[in-house]
Amino acid sequence: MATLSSSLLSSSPLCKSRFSPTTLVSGIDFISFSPRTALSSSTISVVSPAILCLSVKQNRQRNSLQVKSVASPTETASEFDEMVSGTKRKYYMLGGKGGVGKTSCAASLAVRFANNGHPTLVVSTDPAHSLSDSFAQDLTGGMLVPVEGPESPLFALEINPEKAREEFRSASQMNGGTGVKDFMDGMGLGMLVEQLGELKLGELLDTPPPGLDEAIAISKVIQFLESPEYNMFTRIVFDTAPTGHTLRLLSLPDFLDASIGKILKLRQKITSATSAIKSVFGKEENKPDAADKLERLRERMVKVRELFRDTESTEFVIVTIPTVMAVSESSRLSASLKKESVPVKRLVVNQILPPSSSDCKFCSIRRKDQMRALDMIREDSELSGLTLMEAPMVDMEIRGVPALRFLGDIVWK
Ligand SMILES: Nc1ncnc2c1ncn2[C@@H]1O[C@H](COP(=O)(O)OP(=O)(O)OP(=O)(O)O)[C@@H](O)[C@H]1O
Repeated sequence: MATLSSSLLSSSPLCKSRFSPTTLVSGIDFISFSPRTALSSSTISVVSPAILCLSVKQNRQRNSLQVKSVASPTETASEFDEMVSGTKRKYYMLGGKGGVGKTSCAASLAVRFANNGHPTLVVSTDPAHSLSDSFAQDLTGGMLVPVEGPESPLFALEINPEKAREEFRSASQMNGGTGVKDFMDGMGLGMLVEQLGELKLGELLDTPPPGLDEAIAISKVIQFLESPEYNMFTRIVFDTAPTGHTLRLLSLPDFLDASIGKILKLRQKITSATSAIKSVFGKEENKPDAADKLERLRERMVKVRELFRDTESTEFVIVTIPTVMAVSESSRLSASLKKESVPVKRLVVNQILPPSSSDCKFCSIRRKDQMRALDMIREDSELSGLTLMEAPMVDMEIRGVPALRFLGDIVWK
């Protein structure tokens, strides 16, 4: 049972503006509160009646607001207890189709961890960041930014893909680097440089395929995590890019690993050739730390690959919405993750409409469609084995820590 403090709810913009004396029916949650709280109505709505209805009943025994799940125990029992237990570092990667609520779910999970004793880091590796919007705070700049509000430290990080790619580029500049090429051409050794060109790394960096930015971003995070100031974090939540990017990302470390391996070998040849020539002509033409940088990058890529597949410390959580298209995509994502041995246990179904208590035709048609999509999940061979975590549709944008805390308490039970 999750508990919301009365001060939180009364300070939440979500609740402040939405409480009304309307009697509503839930089917999802009950909120109970003491008559002594700041809220005078005995029945409140936290969202519009047509969208989500939360019924409130007085609880004279407790002096707090409580959200109590009445959903099927097999769907939601103590999932969060398992996620929150232990002080060993755990990584949660949230991914799914674009626009289903990955960022809102990732941010709300991070807030929930931080409010349950875990110093937490939430990282966006989605090239189109929306963490700043979600927290209503400027998190741009590629550095750790403290998020104000939660009980334990919560930091956010939006990786700047352009900047990260630039660093990657400078680490691989010997690939077609004009200085080396001109020099080698002059010595009749241009063929080696052409071989480097065939690896198409430069091309990759100019028009990066989906997934490359994310691979670089995640390797950047791993680089950060190696530094002592990051030791404190026991939960790290990734807000990842949409499905297509994630799938490509999974195969990218292997591809880059192989490419970098080839580059390093070729560079070795170039270095021996140039040093032989240099000894004759006394010319200096080398980039002393480029090979080291590439080697370090390659090592980090291997770590990215390992991290994604580490069942002990990592979990990929698929976020979806109850529509046929989103469910189909989630099923494909789950199959691909399984094939790549990435651990997946939970599926968040976001934006579920409650039964409509009004005669809104639009609402009841949408709800019926959603129920069909939920049935589809239960019958899907890929998704039916995952634990469902249902999240209701609320009638406003989830922005800022109080709203994220509110959402987190509903979703992550
Ligand atoms: N349960 C919900 N109820 C109502 N609105 C929601 C809910 N979840 C998310 N939203 C809203 O949906 C929009 C998209 O959410 P969000 O940015 O979290 O999705 P996303 O999957 O990360 O999107 P993208 O793929 O574009 O990064 C936001 O305006 C958010 O406030």
